[in-house]
Order: sequence, then C-alpha cells, then structure tokens
Amino acid sequence: MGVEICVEGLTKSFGHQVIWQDVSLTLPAGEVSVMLGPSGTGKSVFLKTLVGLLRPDRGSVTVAGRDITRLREHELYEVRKLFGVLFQDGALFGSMNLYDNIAFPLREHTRKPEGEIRRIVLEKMDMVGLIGAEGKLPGEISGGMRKRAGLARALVLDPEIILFDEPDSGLDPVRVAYLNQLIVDLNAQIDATFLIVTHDIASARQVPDNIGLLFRRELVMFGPREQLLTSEEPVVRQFLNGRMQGPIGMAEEKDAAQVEQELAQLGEHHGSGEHTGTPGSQDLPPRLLPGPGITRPPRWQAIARREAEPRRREVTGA
Ligand SMILES: Nc1ncnc2c1ncn2[C@@H]1O[C@H](COP(=O)(O)OP(=O)(O)OP(=O)(O)O)[C@@H](O)[C@H]1O
Repeated sequence: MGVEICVEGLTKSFGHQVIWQDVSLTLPAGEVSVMLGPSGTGKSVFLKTLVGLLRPDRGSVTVAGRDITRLREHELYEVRKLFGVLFQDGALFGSMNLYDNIAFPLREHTRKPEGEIRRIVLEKMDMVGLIGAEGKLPGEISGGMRKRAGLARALVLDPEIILFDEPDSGLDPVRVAYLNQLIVDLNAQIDATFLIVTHDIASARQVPDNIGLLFRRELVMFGPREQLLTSEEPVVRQFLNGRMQGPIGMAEEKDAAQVEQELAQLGEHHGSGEHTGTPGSQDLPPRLLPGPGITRPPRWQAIARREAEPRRREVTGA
C-alpha cells in the first residue's frame, strides 16, 4: 500500500549556491504527487535527495519510519530497495536488450532463479505494454518505448515509492497522454506512492492527487490538486497558466513593481483566455481515472468524493 514520505525543513546547497531551503511536505502513502517549478529550481536535486543520492545540509526525509539523511551507506542500500526510479531517458544499458535491462535489478539485488526472474520480467513488461519487445535494443525503439522499459525496470523489485524524473520529456502529446494513463493505471494496480517531476502543465492538471511548486529557492505551495489549481497565489497561477506576466521571469525573478504592473494589466484584459475569476471558479479538469478493467483500491472512493466536491460548490455557489 505504498509508504508515506515526510520531508521536514530540508535545505540543500552546492557551495554558496542555495538550491532550496526549509522544504517541508508529506507525500501521502499510495497517492500521486507532482512537483513543478521553473527550470533550474532544483526538482531533480529534490528527487535525488529523497532517495539518498544527495545529502541535504539540514532537515529530514522520513521513509517508513527512518530518516534517510542520517543513514550510513549500507543502511541506505536497504531503504533504497523501497524506491523505483524512472530517470529522464529511461537510463537503460545500450548494449543489453530490453529483457536483460529489466531483469538487471533482480539479478543484482536478489537470488531469484531465472524462471522466477522470467515470470516477473514478463509480468512487468505486460503491465507497461511491451510484450513482444524483449529482444529489442534500446537504440532500436522509440523514446516512448524506452520510458516504458525504464518504468518496467523500476517496477521489478515491487517498490513502495516510484520517483519519475520528467517522464514526459521528449514525447509527443499523444505519447504523453498514453503515458499519463499508464501512470494512473499503475498507481491503482500497485498502490505505491508516486512523485512525478514534470514541466507538463496538462499532465499536472489531470494526473496527481497533490501538486507542489518550487520557486525562488522555496516550496511555494504543496497540497491537493484542487487547491493548487484554484489558487490565487500569483506564482502558482502564472506557472499553471503558462504565461509571461507574473513573478517568474525568463532567467530570474522580476522586481515587485514590474510584477504588479503586469498583473494589473492582465486584470484589464478579461476574456483573453486566462482564468481570472474568484477562487474556485477556475477551470478544474477532471482527474484522469484508471482504465476499464482496473480494480481501484479503496482510496479511490475518497478521490471520487473529493472530485465531486468543487463541482458541488460550483453548482450551489457556495
Ligand atoms: N551535483 C551538483 N553539483 C553542483 N550543482 C548542482 C549539482 N546538481 C545540480 N546542481 C545545480 O542545482 C541547480 C538545480 O538543478 P536541477 O537539475 O535539480 O534543476 P531542475 O529544476 O530539475 O531543472 P530542469 O527543470 O531544467 O530539469 C542547477 O543550478 C544545477 O546546476
């Protein structure tokens, strides 16, 4: 049923460069969370810190009751088995076929016999829709298939937590839609805790239970999808609407006077396609549901209730 990750007061710098500071959030067990943020705000550094590949300056990351920032290397090795990580390009070995790539963690970390390994590898390849491609080399398949293969490999040790580093990068919109459906289906099937770093706002709007936003070396907000998508916080709105006007600049943050002027101008241009109404009135797309035939774990009843809530508010005008 996945495990909760509790992050408290986390700060990371490289030399004098503070990447982010005092980040606190809880990734609820079994839920899907998305981390957004402009380029270079340290989203990948955050993922690496969660899995213990980077050590923070301060703060804690509690996974299954253990603060991984304080573990020694051999203890970390054990805790890391709870994680599956999908790196941006799938991080496959170019000289190995997909079967051997996906079998790799099982051969490295377990003493399972080859027959058992075969059963697991084929089961995971089936889950991500790759049956029949066992003998292909990573160089012979599309970027979307490489991501699926990376995902199958992340699944073989039955992780409690899966971290996705920009799973949609380099994919066309149709492939992104398929991948999003696969992520939602997998989450319902294996019920692990998912954290996805992405730039794709459309995915962030539909896929997760929770959304976080990193900006100016801080976690601006982290909370239920509905809360972020209807937030009036200027940074959150600028990012989720993908517009130039607002606190986020091309290279750095803008000065306060400029932001105020831009937002005032934007306020004069209602009807430009931007959602500028009162909190809760913004377009809230429905959450992507698991496909037909996929049994949903009990927590989906709570999701369905939450999904119904804002619409009920809209209808009643509350
Ligand atoms: N090992 C490292 N040593 C020094 N600096 C690093 C290291 N890893 C990352 N950084 C710096 O940390 C900052 C954040 O990098 P990171 O890749 O986490 O950003 P990001 O938000 O994931 O960006 P993008 O969205 O463009 O992928 C960058 O300035 C980067 O140069």
